[in-house]
Amino acid sequence: MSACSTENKAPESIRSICCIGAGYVGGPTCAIIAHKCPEITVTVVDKNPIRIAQWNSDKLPIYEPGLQEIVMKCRGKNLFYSTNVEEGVVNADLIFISVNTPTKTYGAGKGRAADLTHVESCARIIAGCASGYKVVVEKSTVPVRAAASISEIFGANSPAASNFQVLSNPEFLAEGTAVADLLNPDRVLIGGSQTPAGLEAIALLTAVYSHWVAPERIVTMNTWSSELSKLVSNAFLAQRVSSINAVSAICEATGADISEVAEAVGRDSRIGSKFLQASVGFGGSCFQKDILNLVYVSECLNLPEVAQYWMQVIVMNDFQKSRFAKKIVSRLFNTISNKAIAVFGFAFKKNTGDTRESPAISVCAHLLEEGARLNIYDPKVETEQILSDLCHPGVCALPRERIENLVTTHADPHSAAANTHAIVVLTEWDEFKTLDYEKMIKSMLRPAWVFDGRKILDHERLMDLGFYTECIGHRYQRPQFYDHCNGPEFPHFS
Ligand SMILES: NC(=O)c1ccc[n+]([C@@H]2O[C@H](COP(=O)([O-])OP(=O)(O)OC[C@H]3O[C@@H](n4cnc5c(N)ncnc54)[C@H](O)[C@@H]3O)[C@@H](O)[C@H]2O)c1
Ligand SMILES: O=c1ccn([C@@H]2O[C@H](COP(=O)(O)OP(=O)(O)O[C@H]3O[C@H](CO)[C@@H](O)[C@H](O)[C@H]3O)[C@@H](O)[C@H]2O)c(=O)[nH]1
Repeated sequence: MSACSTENKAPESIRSICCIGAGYVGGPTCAIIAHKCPEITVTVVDKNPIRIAQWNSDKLPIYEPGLQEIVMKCRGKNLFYSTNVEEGVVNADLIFISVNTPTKTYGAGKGRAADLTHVESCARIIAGCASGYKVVVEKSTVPVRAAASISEIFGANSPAASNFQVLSNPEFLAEGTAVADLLNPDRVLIGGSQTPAGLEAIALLTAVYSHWVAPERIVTMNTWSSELSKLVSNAFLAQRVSSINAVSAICEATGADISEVAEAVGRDSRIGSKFLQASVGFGGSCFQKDILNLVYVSECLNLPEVAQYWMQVIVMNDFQKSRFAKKIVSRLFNTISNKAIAVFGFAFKKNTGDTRESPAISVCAHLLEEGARLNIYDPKVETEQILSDLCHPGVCALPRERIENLVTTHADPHSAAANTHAIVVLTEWDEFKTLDYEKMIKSMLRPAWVFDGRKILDHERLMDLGFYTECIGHRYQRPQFYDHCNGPEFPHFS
């Protein structure tokens, strides 16, 4: 395979990289490194043979705009995918640990702390087989001071440990824009020990990124600051979404419009306009888990007020999801038992097939528990994924058989909407903006409703077509029938 350094001292430059974890981060990140650094051999290893087979096939395991082309260009030249983790590690100058760090579901810190089982397992694998000089890089999102545990495992298990340098290099890519984010990052963060050996390792990793990232965008700092900055970045981003979502509830109750408020607020250059899009709630594999991680770190440091402060971002997100689901039930005469409802979008955001923590999961679970039949359409999410998410323990109170009975997935939105009482938009896919709603309403039951959880549709036009509509962060003027919907006297037919 590759010619890595066999000496105990740092090489002049990195010639061989191994990334443990061929997921949403490891896959795209290594494709870009291979693409931008043709002289470096990049091997992505994973213990999951199915994932590796997919990376070696024509249908990659994840969808990201632009990724397929880059992988096809580099694969077999300087980009390789393998299940042989040890071989990858032995042959590398630099090893990325890019494995999953989900929220713990057991034991101490259950429901809060990051589960570092996979990171520890990587550290033990490296300690068990690596020799010579190695730079080991935490790419996974970890709690502050995790690098100290990795170094301790090296020290206790490897005779070569004194030649291993541990760096923190958190990833900031967002799904759906991973390739663009990696090619043009706001910053690359590298944390390391501020010793001569630590600074030498930082310089080696900096040189890799310098192939395509401008020097002023590569920020170096101490290891703990780097680890903590990743958690704090996600906490700040999620906090903005929860803040605007909290205001969306006020808009719906008062007639203020959330887009107008967001524009007015975002025009202040101290605040900025990004991440102010009100929604049915944030999802994705990172925000909730990383805030919970921060909450747990704060609790462990005996800072309960700090923990509660950040926890409120998640409380607000849960409120937004359930508020939206309850509004659907309320508008459909407080009973949706056996009513068909079309669901547009199941991914946690557009341009990805990822459903981890998608708000669609909890909204759909709520509607299913109320007895609705759901016709679900998403351009990138497979049927098995939808069923597995909805049947996951703790998501929906119904038994699997009943869920499978109530859920139908559709290959096109028109068939999903036919004979339904309502369309519920849960992901902001662009294609939903240009569908033929005039044709769609003709196939629906009346009153035909649209519930827009992403505020992406033209509601004036929908109302002209005869739809009744609800939209996150806005209150529309309605026919008389609708005006009574908010009142306590509104009849319950259930
Ligand atoms: N998904 C994102 O957009 C994103 C962005 C920035 C940071 N992160 C962070 O990056 C890390 C990875 O996230 P992801 O979304 O790529 O996860 P993922 O679940 O998609 O991929 C992780 C991969 O690691 C593999 N793995 C686990 N233990 C292993 C081991 N011992 N040996 C070999 N392979 C092993 C798994 O099989 C899996 O394929 C997490 O810490 C996450 O918080 C994710
Ligand atoms: O104004 C906004 C922006 C986002 N969202 C929602 O927030 C969630 C997260 O979106 P986004 O941050 O774009 O996607 P992620 O892939 O989860 O990326 C976040 O999490 C990654 C994992 O840590 C980080 O690397 C990224 O920097 C960070 O943006 C999604 O459900 C979005 O729909 C909104 O509702 N309104």
